[in-house]
Amino acid sequence: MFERVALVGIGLIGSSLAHAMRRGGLAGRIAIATRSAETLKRAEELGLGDEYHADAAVAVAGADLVIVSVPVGASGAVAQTIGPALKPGAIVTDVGSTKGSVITQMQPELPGNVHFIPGHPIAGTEHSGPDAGFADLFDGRWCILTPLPGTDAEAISSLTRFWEACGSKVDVMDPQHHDMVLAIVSHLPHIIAYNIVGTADDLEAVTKSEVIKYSASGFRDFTRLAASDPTMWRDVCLHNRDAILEMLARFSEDLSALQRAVRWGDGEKLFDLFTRTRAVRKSIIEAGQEIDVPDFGRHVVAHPPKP
Ligand SMILES: NC(=O)C1=CN([C@@H]2O[C@H](COP(=O)(O)OP(=O)(O)OC[C@H]3O[C@@H](n4cnc5c(N)ncnc54)[C@H](O)[C@@H]3O)[C@@H](O)[C@H]2O)C=CC1
Ligand SMILES: O=C(O)C(=O)Cc1ccc(O)cc1
Repeated sequence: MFERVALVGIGLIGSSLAHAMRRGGLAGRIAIATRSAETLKRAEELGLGDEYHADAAVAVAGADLVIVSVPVGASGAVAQTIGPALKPGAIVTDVGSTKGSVITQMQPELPGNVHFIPGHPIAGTEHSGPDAGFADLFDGRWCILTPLPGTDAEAISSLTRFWEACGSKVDVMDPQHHDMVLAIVSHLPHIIAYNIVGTADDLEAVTKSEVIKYSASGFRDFTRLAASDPTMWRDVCLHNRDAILEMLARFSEDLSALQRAVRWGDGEKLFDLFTRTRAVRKSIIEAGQEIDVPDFGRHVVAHPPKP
C-alpha cells in the first residue's frame, strides 16, 4: 500500500500500527524513530520495523506515509524536526487523542507540499510502550480523520484505505467537533477515574487495606482507566482544556442534582436516571460496540455487529 512508512513514536499505538501493517502487508519498509534510546532498542528487539533511527528526520526521509504517535504535547516539536526532511507528496498523519491543538502545533511546521491529515484511532488500552502493542487493536474500532479544508481528496482516500486495512472503520469529522465529542466519551471518563481512585487512595489511610481487599468490579474498572499513562493524559488535559472544562461543568451540575436526589430520598429521580443510563449501555451493545475486558484491558476486543 505504501513503499516506505515512518513511525515516529513507538509506544502502544505506534507498535500496534507496526503489527497491523505487518499483518496486512501494508508497507514495503517500516522506519522507526523515537526519542528514547531505550525504547528504540526495545522496538528493534521486538522486530517492529526494518530500520531504527534516533533522528526522526532521517526516518521520515523518503517516506510516503509518516505516522506521528507521541503524546499530544510533543506533536509540535516532532513536526519541527521532521518538517524539512519530508518527501514532497507524503501523507503526514498522527494518532493524538486531541485534534485542535495537534493541528495548531503541527501545521505551521509542515511544508505546503505534503498532505497533512490528522487522525485518531478510538482504540487503546491502559498499557503503554512498545511491548504493549498488538495487531488486532484497531479491528472493528473507529478511526476519526479531521482533515483541514482543501486537503487533497485522493490523499484522504488513501489514508482511509490504510486504516481500513488495519481493521478500522473510518469517519471524517471537524476537529472542534472531535474534541467536544471525545471530551465526554473518553477524556472525562479518564479524569473521573483518576479522581475516584485518588479519593479512595486518600481514604486508604483510614480504611487500611479495605479499599484493595473489597474492591468490587466497579471500582476495579476505574483503576484500569486510572492506570493509563500519566504523560499522555496530562497532555490530553492540557491540550483539550476548553472542551474538558465545558464537559466537567455539565458533569458537576448533574452530579449535584444526583447528590440532591440522594439527600432528599428522591427514589423516582434516581430510578429514572438509572433506567435511562441502562438503555444507553443496551444501545451500545446492540450497535456492536461492546468491549470485552477479560483481564482489565490487555486485549480490547470489539465485537462485530450482530446480523
Ligand atoms: N493509549 C491509548 O489508549 C491511545 C493513545 N492515543 C494517542 O496516541 C499517542 C501515543 O500514545 P501511546 O502510544 O499510548 O503512548 P506511549 O506512551 O505508549 O508511546 C509514546 C511514544 O512516544 C515517544 N515520544 C514521547 N515524546 C516524544 C518526543 N518528544 N519525540 C519523539 N518521540 C516521543 C515515546 O518514546 C514513545 O515511543 C498519544 O497522542 C495518545 O493521545 C490514541 C488512541 C488510544
Ligand atoms: O483503555 C481505554 O478504555 C480507552 O479508552 C483507550 C483510549 C484512550 C485514549 C484514546 O484517545 C482512545 C482510546
